[in-house]
Amino acid sequence: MKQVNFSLIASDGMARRGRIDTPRGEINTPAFMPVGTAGTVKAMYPEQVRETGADILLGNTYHLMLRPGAERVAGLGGLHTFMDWQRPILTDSGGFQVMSLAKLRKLTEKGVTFKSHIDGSSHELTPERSIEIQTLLDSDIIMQLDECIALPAERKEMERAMELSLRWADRSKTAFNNQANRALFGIVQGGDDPELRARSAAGLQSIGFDGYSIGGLAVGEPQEVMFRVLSDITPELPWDRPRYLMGVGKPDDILGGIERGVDMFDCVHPTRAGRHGHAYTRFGVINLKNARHKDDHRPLDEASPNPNCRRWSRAYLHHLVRTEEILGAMVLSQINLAYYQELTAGARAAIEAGRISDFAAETRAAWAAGDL
Ligand SMILES: O=c1[nH]cnc2cc3nc(NCc4cccs4)[nH]c3cc12
Repeated sequence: MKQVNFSLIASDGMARRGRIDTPRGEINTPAFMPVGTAGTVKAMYPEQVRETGADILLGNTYHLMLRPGAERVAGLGGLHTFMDWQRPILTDSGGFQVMSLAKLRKLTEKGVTFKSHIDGSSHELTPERSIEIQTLLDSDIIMQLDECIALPAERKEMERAMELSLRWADRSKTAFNNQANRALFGIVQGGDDPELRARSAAGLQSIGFDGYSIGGLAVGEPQEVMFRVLSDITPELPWDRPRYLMGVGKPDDILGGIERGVDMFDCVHPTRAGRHGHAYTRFGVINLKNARHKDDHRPLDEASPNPNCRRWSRAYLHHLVRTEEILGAMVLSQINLAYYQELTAGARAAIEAGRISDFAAETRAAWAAGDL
């Protein structure tokens, strides 16, 4: 019996409030997944990540297969034990990062061979090996291997990559072998072409997946292109399966994705921006590197539910950022992840109350008014 199940709790227009039940706990959707690239959400203890409200985090197969190695993590009890995060983990297939990080990549029908960006060692990633690695990591939600191309692109190139990804989807499903204790998601490709996207969505559904990722976006296209693709494709996806928009995004991307029927998001942005001195608040983003903060005794946001937004002055946070103190990265990572969770928790409550459009309007108004 499948131990990973999605329940739709409420919907409001295209927006959905759901829950994914897994052997390691529930995931409330819309969900934001902090990225724990190499088995850690940078600068955060796992319990702090949980305290921000995260139900699930993301691990990157590319990094973990290179270092410390999938078989080594399996020998140490799997990724949950290795990093001591006992709640759900989603892993990606590794393919996207091979194309963006690895050296000397060679992509064929079989898969992709490449040299490690760390030590130059040779590696191969195929649909079958990626499923094997994610299973060795003991991930709760795993991804098919796919080919993501940057936008803009020629239609025939978008079609070639979409059709290859569909063939890899079929091989991934076969290799997955209907494991009951974890979920396998297919990934919709097709660039910004509605017909290619529809063919990809239909092809994936005829194979059958536990969830559907929307790939090929957040790869340099304007936000309105991403939103148009989302509006076109979510109605083509099964209502009773989660939709996961990969690599997205900034708060306004996430709010727009929720309004267009997306259930799951992941992005390095909140943690990476935190390490670079940018703080996300209810009123928008504030660059604490800016010298204008050096005498500002006000806290970041005295009405925030997050104590870290009330505890220190902007001058102190500015000081931590300017001096590149480790505490700066720690505090701003926590502040940004907590804000992303406030945003998705607020959206879940608004959808349940049938007021997602009011929530979206109020949220955007606060971003616009923000006197940061
Ligand atoms: O089609 C995809 N397939 C599998 N993984 C992905 C990850 C993705 N991440 C982004 N954007 C966020 C970025 C992170 C680094 C460079 S862009 N877009 C993405 C698309 C895909």
